[in-house]
Amino acid sequence: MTRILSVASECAPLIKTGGLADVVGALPAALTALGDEVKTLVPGYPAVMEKLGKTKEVAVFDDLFGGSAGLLSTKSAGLDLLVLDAPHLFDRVGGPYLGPDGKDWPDNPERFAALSWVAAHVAVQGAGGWVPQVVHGHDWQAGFTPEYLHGMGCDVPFVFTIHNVAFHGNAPADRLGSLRLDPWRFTPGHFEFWGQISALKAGLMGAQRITTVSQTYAEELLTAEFGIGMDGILRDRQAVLNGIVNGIDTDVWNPETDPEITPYKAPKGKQANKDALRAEFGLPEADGPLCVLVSRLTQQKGIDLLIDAIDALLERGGQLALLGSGDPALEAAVQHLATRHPNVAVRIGYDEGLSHRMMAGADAILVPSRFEPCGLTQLYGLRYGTVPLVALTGGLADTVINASPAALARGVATGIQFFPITGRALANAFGRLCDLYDTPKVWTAMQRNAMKQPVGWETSAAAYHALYDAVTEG
Ligand SMILES: Nc1ncnc2c1ncn2[C@@H]1O[C@H](COP(=O)(O)OP(=O)(O)O[C@H]2O[C@H](CO)[C@@H](O)[C@H](O)[C@H]2O)[C@@H](O)[C@H]1O
Repeated sequence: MTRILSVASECAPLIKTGGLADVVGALPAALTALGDEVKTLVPGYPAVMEKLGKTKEVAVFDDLFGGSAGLLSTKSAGLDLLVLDAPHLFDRVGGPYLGPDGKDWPDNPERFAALSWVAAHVAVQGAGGWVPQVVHGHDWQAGFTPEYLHGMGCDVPFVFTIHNVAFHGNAPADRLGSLRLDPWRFTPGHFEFWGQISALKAGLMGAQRITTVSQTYAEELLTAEFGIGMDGILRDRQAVLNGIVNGIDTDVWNPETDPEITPYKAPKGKQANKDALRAEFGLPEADGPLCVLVSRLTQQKGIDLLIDAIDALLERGGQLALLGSGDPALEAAVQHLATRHPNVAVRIGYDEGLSHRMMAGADAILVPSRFEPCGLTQLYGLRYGTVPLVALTGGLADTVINASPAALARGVATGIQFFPITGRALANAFGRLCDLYDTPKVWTAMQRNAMKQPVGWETSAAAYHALYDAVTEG
């Protein structure tokens, strides 16, 4: 049994902008089942504060990076939470990272430094008598934690998980004081990164163990193409880096009990959901596969490749329903696509319920990402018998069994992978998808295989459990 303090900027179902929240929200229950004790430290954004029931204040800070703050202990949605109630940092209209103008909050470095500082404080002082044996930080928002642990003279081990190396959490060098960092440690050996202060680098340099969310991404991170400036550091730290693939919450994502859908046990049960989905998106009947994509709309996600390749799907009678939000240019581009094609429908926004209905009603889920540390929507797809069509990268490479001739002959295929990650290769993959879809026996077998894949947290939670054991033993 290990006591773990998990530190993150998002945690489902309280606050979510992407996959980080799902992992931070679901892993604790899986670890609890193995005997561990997890408390999750999250910022008290308005969306979090309004969901809390009874709370107990377990610490107060007179001056936490420019204002007074409290630490609230509570239980919510099955999670044991420590909520950082710091109104001067988190009580704002807007998202966790962006203001209503769509721009980063200028004090983001300080906001999440405060979160990391409080994590270190809890490691030293405890919270309501509870003292963690390990601090587990997620992404750059928790990156300064080992710096503050060091400053407080605390040797509680720090485990750091990279969900996306593209976000560095950089700040200019003149913020050393406001970030309460030791200027003597502003060196390449600690958190200096090309003249800037980097929260991500601080986490990578200070962690006893580094994990990322798939084995393939752990290998990709060592290359210049995928490491995005951190590859050299990660090569140096390769001995403590490993990939543990994400699971999904198989209670929340369960086609037999999902309250958003007409429940089903077998692929044929999808038809009612498909009819409903077409009606919801205003799509006509069609002969080809109904494909969906649910995603943040960013360069990472290969939306432009999809736009380039979509004709190959539409020409075969296929359809696309897309749900997403993000980059305004990409939002406009997909909306434009929908106005040109009656078989393309788009919803701009964030809608959890709709994402469930899409997963249940679709034939295929598309994930054409340029890089994808793990990816969750292909896992939802597998669970719902919705065949994933994915780029061959990161966790998409590790979780989908491509319908190669060999895999089809052995009856083990669960999806389709394409490589290189180009519009042309995606267009070819749409051709393969339509061929398979037109062969109902093979298609149904793939759907059945998909639904049998172990996509829950069991195996990966055991890997984290073993890792916590290893760092606390010495
Ligand atoms: N408009 C919308 N409406 C409803 N739901 C939406 C939505 N847009 C996105 N989502 C949901 O947000 C989550 C996105 O998770 P992903 O893993 O696909 O990517 P993300 O890049 O955010 O996560 C990063 O962290 C995770 C977790 O480690 C890694 O899997 C991933 O590779 C990495 O890039 C999914 O649950 C998806 O359904």
